[in-house]
Amino acid sequence: MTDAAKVADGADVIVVGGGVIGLTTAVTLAERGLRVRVWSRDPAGATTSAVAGALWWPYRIEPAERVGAWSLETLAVYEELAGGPGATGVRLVAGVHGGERFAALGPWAAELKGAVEVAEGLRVTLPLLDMPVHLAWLERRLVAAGGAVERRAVDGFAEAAAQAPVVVNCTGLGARELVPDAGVRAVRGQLVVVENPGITEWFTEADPASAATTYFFPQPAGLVLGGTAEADDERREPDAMTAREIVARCARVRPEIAGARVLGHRVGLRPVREGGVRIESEALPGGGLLVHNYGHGGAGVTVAWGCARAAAALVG
Ligand SMILES: Cc1cc2nc3c(=O)[nH]c(=O)nc-3n(C[C@H](O)[C@H](O)[C@H](O)COP(=O)(O)OP(=O)(O)OC[C@H]3O[C@@H](n4cnc5c(N)ncnc54)[C@H](O)[C@@H]3O)c2cc1C
Repeated sequence: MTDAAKVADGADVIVVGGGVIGLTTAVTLAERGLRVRVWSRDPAGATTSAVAGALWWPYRIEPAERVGAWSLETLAVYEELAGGPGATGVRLVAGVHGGERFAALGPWAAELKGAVEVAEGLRVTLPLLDMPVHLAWLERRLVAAGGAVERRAVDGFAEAAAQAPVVVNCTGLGARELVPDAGVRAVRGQLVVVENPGITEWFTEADPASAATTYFFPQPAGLVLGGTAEADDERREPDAMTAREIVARCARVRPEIAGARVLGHRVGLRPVREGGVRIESEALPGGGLLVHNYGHGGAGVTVAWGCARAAAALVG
């Protein structure tokens, strides 16, 4: 290979992981002028990120002292994307967080424009993302900035470090084995997609007595019903009984959901990390730099841009 060809094929950064965290981080770095390649074991549509509902809301994510700022930074980006042209998959949709009160939330909640307490809970307009569309849009934006996505599984970071001076680890649950990090655990979530019987607003409600949350999100491809949060359960197949319970819980809030035709089921494993999201850098044995950005639990979509910028700041 000639030196010129090496430069053409070369990368300043290899981002391992092509879910919402990896792609958002890659876009951020590429738009700063770096040559970025994403290595992802799975196509974007087969990641946990593609399973997400996906409403902007800090849920099952730590550390609290950083999540508020990351979330608000991301909110501003999504508000802009929702108003802009192109198929970004981001819309602003009104809804109610049942039983929620400002007093129970962090200081970040004071920044939510137009949020009001009503009898049922907190009423607010928030970004709702159609994830398969949004992930495809992120990939196109990366390519437009000169980056590339490759299907490639790794069993460590040395291979990537041999090809770029900086490696960014956005492998979600995969970080458990790759880093390795025993603090990363799977929290399973199951959803049901039904034909929308005419519901235009989203709704969520936590059940304090269990890990179950009742929610429904109107997406273009159907009404997404949820959900579950089952720690250390790594079954990737939908459970029929759980699906029936999800439909029944949602139908208690909106009876018309009971008869809606089921279009499909989704299961994903949230990458929850003890101590919260890890954004940190370390030197690799050969002199390269490894930047971590993983462990986003139940709110990777909610914090994606804030975390991408924090990780990019460590790249230099
Ligand atoms: C049911 C459910 C509902 C959710 N709802 C919401 C919501 O409403 N709002 C919200 O903000 N969040 C939500 N989440 C959480 C959100 O989906 C996650 O926090 C987010 O997807 C994590 O993104 P990620 O990019 O870190 O991980 P992933 O999407 O899992 O991506 C990891 C990437 O790393 C790659 N990878 C892993 N190991 C390797 C390897 N060895 N070699 C190469 N590549 C590798 C994978 O192929 C993949 O590309 C939900 C999650 C679930 C399961």
